[in-house]
Amino acid sequence: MLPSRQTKSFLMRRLREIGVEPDSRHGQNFLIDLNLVRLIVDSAELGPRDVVLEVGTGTGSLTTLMAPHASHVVTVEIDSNLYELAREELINFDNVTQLKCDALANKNRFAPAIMEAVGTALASTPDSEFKLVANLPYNVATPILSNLLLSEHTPTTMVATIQKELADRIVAEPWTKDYGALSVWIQSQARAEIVRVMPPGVFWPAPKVTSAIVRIQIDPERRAAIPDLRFFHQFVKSIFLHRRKFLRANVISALKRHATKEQVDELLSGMNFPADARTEQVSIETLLEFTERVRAVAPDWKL
Ligand SMILES: C[S@@+](CC[C@H](N)C(=O)[O-])C[C@H]1O[C@@H](n2cnc3c(N)ncnc32)[C@H](O)[C@@H]1O
Repeated sequence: MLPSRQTKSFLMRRLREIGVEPDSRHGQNFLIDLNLVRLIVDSAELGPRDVVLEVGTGTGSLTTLMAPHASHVVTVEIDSNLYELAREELINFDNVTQLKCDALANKNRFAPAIMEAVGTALASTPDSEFKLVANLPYNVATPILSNLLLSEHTPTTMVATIQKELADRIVAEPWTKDYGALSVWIQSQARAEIVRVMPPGVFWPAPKVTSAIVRIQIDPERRAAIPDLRFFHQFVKSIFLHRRKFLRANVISALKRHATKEQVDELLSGMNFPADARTEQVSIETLLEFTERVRAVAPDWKL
């Protein structure tokens, strides 16, 4: 049965009862189209081996739909009032761990308590798989999706509701206006697709932007083919800071103090890049190979 707790009237009444107004700073836009809550769960194809991380418990509507299908759900909420509200809803699930904290310790790192709870759940589930399934707060969606691919527990699948603009960047191809560091970082190790585009009206309160459900499925072979994930992540981010600029200028600026202009020119000509190559046109495959050549010349490079 779909939960009545996620209808607009229920949410408005319940939040009013506890004296809470949705807080836009924390991206508190609740999904009120119950078929879409169900679509998020279905897209994650949850099973009894799955340990799920949900960032943004909200009222617990997505959590209650996921818990019966998964081995364990770790759900995190920054807002104390919502944490308490969800606690009442989740009290009967013994496979849900509720955490009250900011999901991010800083913009590069998850809160340690989260990885600890996920690690404990993974260790107690035979043949476990780790998945992120969430209606993400939009202001932290990028660091959450990016950082999870560098954290101590890596998900096999991430299904998330995010801003459509961000979803477009995740699935973008070279030479398009949305192609950038995030497209490269995610697609270099996963298959990414937009499952559904959603108008503002399916949320309460309605956000100013269009949203989308994305599904990102890690490809273990692609991921294993990247010898140093952190180096690749950092290097791609730095050369895509000005993606329309000439690749040469971006690489010189990224590698300053670690490689001379002559070394950069040698690296670029070794890859047969034309002199006027721009960063936005370089394919992921080529970037992977180029990064390895850079790493050989400047192994200690850090920004
Ligand atoms: C878009 S709402 C989703 C709520 C609920 N899962 C749903 O589907 O309706 C995002 C939730 O994330 C919470 N949140 C915002 N920033 C957070 C952060 N840094 N860490 C943990 N939770 C956060 C908000 O308070 C809010 O409840």
